[in-house]
Amino acid sequence: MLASSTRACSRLASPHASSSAGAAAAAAALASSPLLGSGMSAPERQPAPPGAVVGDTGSSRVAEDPQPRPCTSSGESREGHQWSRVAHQSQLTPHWRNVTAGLSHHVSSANCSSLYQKSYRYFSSSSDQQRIWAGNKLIHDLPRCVKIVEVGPRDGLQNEKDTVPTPVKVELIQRLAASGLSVVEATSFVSPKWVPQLADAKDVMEAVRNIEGVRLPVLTPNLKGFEAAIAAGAKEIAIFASASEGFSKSNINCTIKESLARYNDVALAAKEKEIPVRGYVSCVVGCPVDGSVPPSNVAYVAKELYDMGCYEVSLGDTIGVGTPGTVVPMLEAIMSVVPVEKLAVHFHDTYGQSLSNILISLQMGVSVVDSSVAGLGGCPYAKGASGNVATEDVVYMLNGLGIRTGVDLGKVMAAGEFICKYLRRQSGSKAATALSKVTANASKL
Ligand SMILES: CC(C)(COP(=O)([O-])OP(=O)([O-])OC[C@H]1O[C@@H](n2cnc3c(N)ncnc32)[C@H](O)[C@@H]1OP(=O)([O-])[O-])[C@@H](O)C(=O)NCCC(=O)NCCSC(=O)C[C@@](C)(O)CC(=O)[O-]
Repeated sequence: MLASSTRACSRLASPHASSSAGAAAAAAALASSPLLGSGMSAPERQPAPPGAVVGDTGSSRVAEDPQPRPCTSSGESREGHQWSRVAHQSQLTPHWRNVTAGLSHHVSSANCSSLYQKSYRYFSSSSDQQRIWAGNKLIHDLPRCVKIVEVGPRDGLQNEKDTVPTPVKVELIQRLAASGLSVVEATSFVSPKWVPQLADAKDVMEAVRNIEGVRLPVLTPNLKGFEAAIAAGAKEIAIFASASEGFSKSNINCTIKESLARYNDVALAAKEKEIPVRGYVSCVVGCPVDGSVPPSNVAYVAKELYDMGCYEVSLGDTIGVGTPGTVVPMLEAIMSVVPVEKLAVHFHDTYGQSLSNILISLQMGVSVVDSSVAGLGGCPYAKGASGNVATEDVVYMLNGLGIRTGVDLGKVMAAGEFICKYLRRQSGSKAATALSKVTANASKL
């Protein structure tokens, strides 16, 4: 199977080869997009189609997200990030000039070593931050807090040429959990013939299952994987479908329809055991086999996963081809069938677009972001896919925006250094690389 799927990958079409349907859907969505269209007038929010689940209380859910998010503990709500308010923001473009001017002022006047040692924010005091929040509506309307789902130990290490030893994986997970990350995807209970790098899933899970204060979901492609995961002590699982047929076949060896039937069985088994299920949709913008993917295809799969009971659906730009120009229409299509508070974004940084894609997703109301320490990652069945956006870069950006994550950037950087040292490679995080130089230089002063 490995050989045949690898062969499938070697026949990859250009990810930019667009299907006409996809291009037309994207163009139509783009034209009507309040963030990317003409932007001249506040757009009308499209009414939800019949049967849409916006506002649905989710009575058929396997489980609601049990995650106590950083915001909810402080009593802040995300009501302020509904689409209607975001739409209004499209009229506020001039604020960006103030935002960037303000930030560059703080960068240049900052004392680098104290920034590194304190909070890693380019704000010299909390009153600066208050001023930026108060003075810039575009920033003020972003979520006050974001949940980061760390996927390095799974999405990162699944793509390593050499298998990382179990104790190294375990220590990585422990370090990430100690950094304040509330969710660390630990491993996958998939076929070891397909992903030999994670063949030690049982040992990893048994070693980390009792770490407190962190949720450790694992990928399960079928009932066999689900049962093995539960036996090893997993308390949360993730199922992963694709928005494109080509990738579904190369990644999990079945059609989208077959995968959804399989995942329905897994979701039902999880419901019986009250195990929360996260859903993934891969190839939400482009597919390494089929080319561009119409937003309507993504919306269909996302809604199927949501209706199965996934408490959250993560939207994966598996090969990192998305830009805000394609991400906005994709999110708009999904947000018309799945509530935005149930969505997460999962960007690979192949084309260096992840942070801009994350920022625009936050502007549209998303407040859950997947990332990978040191930018590890890629998918073994998506040729050319590079690592996920680096957790350090995401935390750095969110810190700069005054958005809480509960994550200690220094500790994530230390976890990144740990795994990069083992892998004998440079970190894929620009923030971690730059901040390391700042401390190195500061120590010479
Ligand atoms: C789905 C299957 C299992 C189908 O695999 P298959 O070969 O089509 O299915 P099968 O059911 O005929 O099984 C073949 C063999 O695998 C075994 N098997 C079957 N299931 C399991 C299991 N759960 N655990 C352990 N072993 C398993 C099964 O017992 C059998 O063993 P044999 O009889 O030959 O000795 C396979 O294709 C597979 O494991 N695929 C996983 C691919 C994968 O993990 N890809 C990477 C993750 S997805 C991703 O990275 C994207 C994401 C999520 O990050 C988001 C994004 O970036 O977009």
